[in-house]
Amino acid sequence: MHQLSIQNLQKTYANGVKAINNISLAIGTGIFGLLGPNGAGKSSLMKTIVGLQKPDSGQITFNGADVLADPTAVKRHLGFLPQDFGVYPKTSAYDLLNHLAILKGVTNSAERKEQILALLDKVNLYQHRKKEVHTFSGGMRQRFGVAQALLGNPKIVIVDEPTAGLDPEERNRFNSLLSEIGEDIIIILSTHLVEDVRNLCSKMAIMNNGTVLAQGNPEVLIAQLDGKIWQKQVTRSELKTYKQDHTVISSQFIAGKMSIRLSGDQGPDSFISVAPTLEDVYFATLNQD
Ligand SMILES: Nc1ncnc2c1ncn2[C@@H]1O[C@H](COP(=O)(O)OP(=O)(O)OP(=O)(O)O)[C@@H](O)[C@H]1O
Repeated sequence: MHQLSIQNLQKTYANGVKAINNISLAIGTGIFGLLGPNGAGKSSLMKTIVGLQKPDSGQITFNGADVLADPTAVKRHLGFLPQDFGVYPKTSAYDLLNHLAILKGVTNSAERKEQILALLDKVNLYQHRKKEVHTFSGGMRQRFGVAQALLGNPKIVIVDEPTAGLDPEERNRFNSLLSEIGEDIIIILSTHLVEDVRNLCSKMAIMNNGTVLAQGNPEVLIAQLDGKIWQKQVTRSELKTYKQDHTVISSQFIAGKMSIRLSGDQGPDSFISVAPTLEDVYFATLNQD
């Protein structure tokens, strides 16, 4: 069991933006979902964890070691899958992994070869190992991304919006790969997709404006809203009225009709009580902010 502990972390950029505002998180083995809208501060938090920038104050420890005092303590155990690599060279999957493995310090060539072939097999790209990476589909690229993140057997893997742009089948395949990996190591999944967090994470945090607004087990957070979510199909003008008098946490079209959800101990007349979802937790939490 690994443990990444973040305590009272603060970071204000030179322009005055407080991107990390007194954040404390305890992250164990498994997939930890970091959920928040654009600009919430997720990337700032990731960058600070991986040592790309220093916080103004606070503490980060990994398995007891002080990460801020000794950034290599976490760096050598870290894998990173960025949102987008940007450049895909005209190099085969195998050769590119080989190159990246050397950069990661896997210097023994026999060990490197064994590790790369095992990883290609794990991410289901073994049969494509001689193909150039720039010819890969979006899903194959993301799985390649996982393979490169796992080079050197990291204990923490950070993945940033990994399923953006994947079709449903590729997304499923990618998510099942993540959940398999998350059995042994820490995966921090930064995303604004509630569905991915619901499917994958046993612990999560909701961030906005540099602050953690809620954290815990998704099921427990959902259960806290039991009996507090109300739904009704409305017209556009009704929506306006309800927005004035109630906490409308979401509105969406279902079969062409607008359906809104409110949170509160009591629903207005004609609303029905519905089972809460993680989406309700997310929107209700952001609304309270
Ligand atoms: N280097 C920087 N200098 C100044 N402000 C920054 C810097 N990096 C980020 N910010 C600001 O800090 C806030 C948090 O940004 P951050 O990128 O951490 O959010 P995010 O949750 O990762 O969003 P996204 O999903 O869009 O990447 C934003 O207001 C952003 O404009």
